[in-house]
Amino acid sequence: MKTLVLDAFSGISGDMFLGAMFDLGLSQSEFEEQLNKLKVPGYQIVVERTARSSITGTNFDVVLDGNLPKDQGFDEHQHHHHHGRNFMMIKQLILQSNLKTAVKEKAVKMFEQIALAEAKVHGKKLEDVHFHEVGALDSIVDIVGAAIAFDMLQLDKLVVNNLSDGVGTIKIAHGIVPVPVPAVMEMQLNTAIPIQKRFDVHTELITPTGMAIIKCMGNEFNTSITNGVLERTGYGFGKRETGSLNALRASLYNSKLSQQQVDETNDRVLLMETNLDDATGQQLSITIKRALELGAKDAWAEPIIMKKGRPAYKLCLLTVAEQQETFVKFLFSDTPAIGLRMKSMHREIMERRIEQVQTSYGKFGIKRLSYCGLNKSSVEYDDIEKCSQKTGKSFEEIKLAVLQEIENKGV
Ligand SMILES: O=C([S-])c1cc(C(=O)S)c[n+]([C@@H]2O[C@H](COP(=O)(O)O)[C@@H](O)[C@H]2O)c1
Ligand code: NI
Repeated sequence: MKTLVLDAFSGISGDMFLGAMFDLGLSQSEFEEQLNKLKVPGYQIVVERTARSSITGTNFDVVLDGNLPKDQGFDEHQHHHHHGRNFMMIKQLILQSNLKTAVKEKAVKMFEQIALAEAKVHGKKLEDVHFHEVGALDSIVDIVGAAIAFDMLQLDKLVVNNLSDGVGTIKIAHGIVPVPVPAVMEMQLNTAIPIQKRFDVHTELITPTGMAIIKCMGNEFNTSITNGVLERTGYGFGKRETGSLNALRASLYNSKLSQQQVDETNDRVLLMETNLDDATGQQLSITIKRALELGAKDAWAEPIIMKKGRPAYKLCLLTVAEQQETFVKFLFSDTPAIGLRMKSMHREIMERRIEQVQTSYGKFGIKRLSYCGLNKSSVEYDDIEKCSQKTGKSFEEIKLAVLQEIENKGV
């Protein structure tokens, strides 16, 4: 399970997001190969490693051919420009390209959010919002680029922490507008996206493109614990002078699912238990999921009757001694628990490894189990379920057929 965490203490723009993605290690050549599928000429992307406030990060920029000056995004007064592109035209351009379906969907969703916000702010119909020639090119690269980056990273979740904007007003093509700029405010409407004000910064930190990325892709906000191993971290720099470090920090966490591979037939585990009469079943299911993502060997809840005849749950998790502090902190922060018990235990386990096997029903994960000369196999239940949904065949029928097939093949 891969989680991207954005620390948006200095806001977010399209350039900052892509800068951070390249700083995380996204391949520029693979990115450009995807972006070229749009077949839009007239620009080059610049990815430059540099340092600010002694911190190394990446500057991302879209440079237009002929050194045309970049303008400010969108233009609702189309008569000032000759080659305006409206939302429908940009949507067509994306949908007709050879980009992956998942990339197209994400990019169109983000563009739509901006166009809807612009239409609302300027009192126009959606089809009358025009992205003028220069601004459109910049927005297309930033937005389609963001969708490509998400796809390349193969993320399961995007967490956004500390999303901040400045205060005061800024001058844009419309004239003087308040910060957060109107299109950003519009995108925040009817959402619970928390924007923190930075009274020390008197300029815009969140641009409409940055807000569209967060609104369309963000899954969680201000999460105190991120499960998994922190594998990479990077900084994407912003263009505005803010008086402090103007960067977006991106961190990539990977939590491998436990129990995938076990090479020993016995080990020592730590069993942690806590009795809870004030946690809902809904909450506990999330805690159990998080504990597994955090690397617990197992986690479950047992129904119990507590003092004063209260129906309650005993929450249990298995971990190792080295992880004791992590999981004690986890249980105290993720549940209402104010105390817990621990036991160190000996465990006997079958050696196991998962193999991917091609069968006439498709590809299945097969768990190979062995213990002192005893061998058995089982089929991954998630794969059987997927196949059952696809084919309409029963769970039991698929399970037996797949087991029979692998036995016949002798694999
Ligand atoms: O040009 C228009 S219509 C425009 C509208 C708004 C509103 O909030 S309304 C904001 N801006 C500013 O343009 C730049 C570029 O934004 P990107 O998202 O394209 O990077 C930024 O300063 C916006 O606040 C333009
Ligand atoms: Ni506008």
